[in-house]
Amino acid sequence: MLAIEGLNQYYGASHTLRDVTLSVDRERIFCLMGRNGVGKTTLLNSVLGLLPASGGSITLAGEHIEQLPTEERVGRGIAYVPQGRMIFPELTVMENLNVALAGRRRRGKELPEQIFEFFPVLAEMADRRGGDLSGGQQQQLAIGRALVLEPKILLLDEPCEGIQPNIVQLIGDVIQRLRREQKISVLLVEQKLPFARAVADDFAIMDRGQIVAQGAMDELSDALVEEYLTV
Ligand SMILES: Nc1ncnc2c1ncn2[C@@H]1O[C@H](COP(=O)(O)OP(=O)(O)OP(=O)(O)O)[C@@H](O)[C@H]1O
Repeated sequence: MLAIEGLNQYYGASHTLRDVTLSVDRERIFCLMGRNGVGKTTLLNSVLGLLPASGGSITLAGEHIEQLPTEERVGRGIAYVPQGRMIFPELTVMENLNVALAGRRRRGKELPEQIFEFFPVLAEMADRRGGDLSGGQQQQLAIGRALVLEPKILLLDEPCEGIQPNIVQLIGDVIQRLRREQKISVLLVEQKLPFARAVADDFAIMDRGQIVAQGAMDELSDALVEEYLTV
C-alpha cells in the first residue's frame, strides 16, 4: 500500500532520516517505534511532503508520489493526524469536520456517517468550539476529520499521548475496525508498548534516523525493547 525506499532527509547539515526503507501492506496496522527524537515525526512529515526528502522513493498503491505536492498526496488517499492534533480551536466540531470535505477525492458534501458511530461524542458536541473540548475529545475530532477524507492509509502520530485510558481503548478499537471494515491501512507512531502490541500487526524500530529492526508485532523481542525502546 505505502512503500518507502531509501529515503533521506536533512535539517540543514543534520542528517535526520538515513536510507529509510519500510512498507505498510494493504489492510495492515504498522507501528513505527523508537525513542524521542529519532526521526519518527520527520518520517511522517516527509511521507506527506511537508518536508522535502532528498533521494529515495515513496509509492502509494504502486504509484510514485514523492514528487507530488502535499495536497495531491492527500488527494491520492493519505490522511494524517499530527501530534498535537491541530484542530481549529475557534471553529465548532462540525466546522472542523467540514473543513476536510474540500480535500476529498470523491466530491460530495456529506460527512461519512460512520465517523459519528465511531465517535458519538462528536455528534453530541457538534456545535461546541474545538478549543473547548478535552484532549481526548480533540483527538477523536482530529481522527474523525482525517476520516472525512476517506483515506486509503491513515497516519497517526502518537494518538494516545496524554489521553485517559478509556479513550485510548476506544481509539485502539476504531483503528482495528477501520482496517477490518473499511480496509484502511494504518501507519502509527507510538511509544506506548502495550498499546502498540494490542493494535498493530507489524512494527519497525527507528534509532538515530535509521530503521534498526522490523517484523511482525509478535516477533518484537524483549531484547529489542530493552535496546531501543526503554527509556
Ligand atoms: N524543524 C527542525 N529543524 C531542525 N531539527 C529538527 C527539526 N524538527 C526536528 N528536528 C530534529 O530532528 C530529529 C528528529 O526529530 P523528530 O521529531 O522527527 O523525532 P521523533 O522520533 O518524532 O521524536 P518525538 O517522539 O519526540 O516526536 C531530532 O533530533 C530533532 O531535534
